[in-house]
Amino acid sequence: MLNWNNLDTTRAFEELKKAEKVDLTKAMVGESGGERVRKYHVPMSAGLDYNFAAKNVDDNILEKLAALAEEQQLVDKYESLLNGDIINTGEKRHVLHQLTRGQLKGDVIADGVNKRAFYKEQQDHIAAFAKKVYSGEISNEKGEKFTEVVQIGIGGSDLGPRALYIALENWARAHQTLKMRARFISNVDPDDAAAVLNATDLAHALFIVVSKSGTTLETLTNETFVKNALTREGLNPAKHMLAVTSETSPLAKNEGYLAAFFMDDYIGGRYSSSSAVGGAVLSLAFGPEVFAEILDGMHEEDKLALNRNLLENPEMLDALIGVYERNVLGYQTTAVLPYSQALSRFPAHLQQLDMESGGKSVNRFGEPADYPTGPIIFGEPGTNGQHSFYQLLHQGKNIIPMQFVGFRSNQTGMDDVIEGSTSQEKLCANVAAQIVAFACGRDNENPNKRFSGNRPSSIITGDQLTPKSLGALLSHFENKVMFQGFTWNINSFDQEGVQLGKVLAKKVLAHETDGALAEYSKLLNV
Ligand SMILES: O=P(O)(O)OC[C@H]1O[C@H](O)[C@H](O)[C@@H](O)[C@@H]1O
Repeated sequence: MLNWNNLDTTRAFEELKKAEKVDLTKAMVGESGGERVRKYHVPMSAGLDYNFAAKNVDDNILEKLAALAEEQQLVDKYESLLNGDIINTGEKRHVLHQLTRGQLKGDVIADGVNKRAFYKEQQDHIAAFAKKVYSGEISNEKGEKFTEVVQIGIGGSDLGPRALYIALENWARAHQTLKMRARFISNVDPDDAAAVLNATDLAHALFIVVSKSGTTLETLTNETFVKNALTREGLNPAKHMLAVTSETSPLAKNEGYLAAFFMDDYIGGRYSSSSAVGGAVLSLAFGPEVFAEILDGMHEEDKLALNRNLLENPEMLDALIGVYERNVLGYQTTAVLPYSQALSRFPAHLQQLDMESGGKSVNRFGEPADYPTGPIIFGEPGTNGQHSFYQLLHQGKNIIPMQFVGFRSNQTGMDDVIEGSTSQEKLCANVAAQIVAFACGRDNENPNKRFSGNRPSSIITGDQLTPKSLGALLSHFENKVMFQGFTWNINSFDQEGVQLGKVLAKKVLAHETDGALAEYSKLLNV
């Protein structure tokens, strides 16, 4: 039997609050700092490694975090999720996204269907479809091959797939496996769709309408927007459009598609990149084999997350250090800072993943959770961020824990030695320097030039951002967020907080407003 207890009722949390704090300005200097970097790391899959030397932890705090993991039964709860228990209490649903990349426990049967078999079948359908597109068996009305793909979707039906596509576009080019260029339309701002359509060769483009619910205003509007543009060009939309949705959604009943691929209600939008939501666009763009490698990386990392030893479970450790920062040290924000231009949209994806999952004020039974839960997430790739908001990270009044990501090699192989070092070396030198500058700080008689230090960060390192390491990275964060939710005893798998605004927007469009809503509507001419 699992205990679902609030964090502030646990003994381990009390112990953690009492434990002596670690001051990085002492711990990270000199040889003891070097020793921490060598000691405080956990291997991940796909050659990645999670290093937490520059976090405010030591053996004593790690021991207490391990006790918290046990008391909150984090791995047992993960196993229960994998076994198909109803973990999403708010919506009374299973949580099955890990099953899209492999099966770690017994068969999960839901609505009379073996869910692993269902997800695999969808992947196979997508792979078969992609091969027909490449061969020209599926072509446009003139019998010409499709060369581009455009995804229409928003939130989880956009951010993850888009972040993954951008992450691998240059890698795929360098490996001659960029089969079709992909673009994305998400915003209901007509200028978003217009910009993408203007840059797209419509006659040779496939459009994938992606909506789990099949009811999202932005996506349905953009679908019609695109259909109108195709019709104006004399093209038949039904010969250019695919759908990815759940079998019960209104989109599933629509005839106007070349093909439809399915996911279901047991996969939250922000966890859906490994389902058909990401599978269709990524398989078409890079080939199904590349998508399968992403899934492999995810599955390997999902497996690591089952390890009961905290120091061998990078997801659980990252999660609990985050809880320590949020609930003991009182830090409100986490910055995600990949030193990789390819990961430029990864922070945006993690914002949805983390903030829709952790942004809760009640526990999984709807009772108050009287302690801070999910942090504010933001981020940009380095080194760009260094020339923008790092000033506040170094000297501002808020301490913002940081999550760096860095790779030893770049993706394209194109690099030059300039002034004694390559660009990749300059990139890597900067991330190393930042970690130490944040942790150790620097004294100066001029207060304006003083760095107080003790600003914690971790780094995930790897050889190169490949489909497999990208998959491992994504699964790391998905599972980190899940473990944090278990620790806080919240439901990480619903998002009721997005509903109210949608309801009011409908009222505005139906002209059923009064008071402030009426005045704002006037102000915006709607
Ligand atoms: O895939 P859809 O059903 O169109 O949903 C798209 C998005 O919209 C909602 O507002 C939710 O906040 C997101 O979690 C979801 O990913």
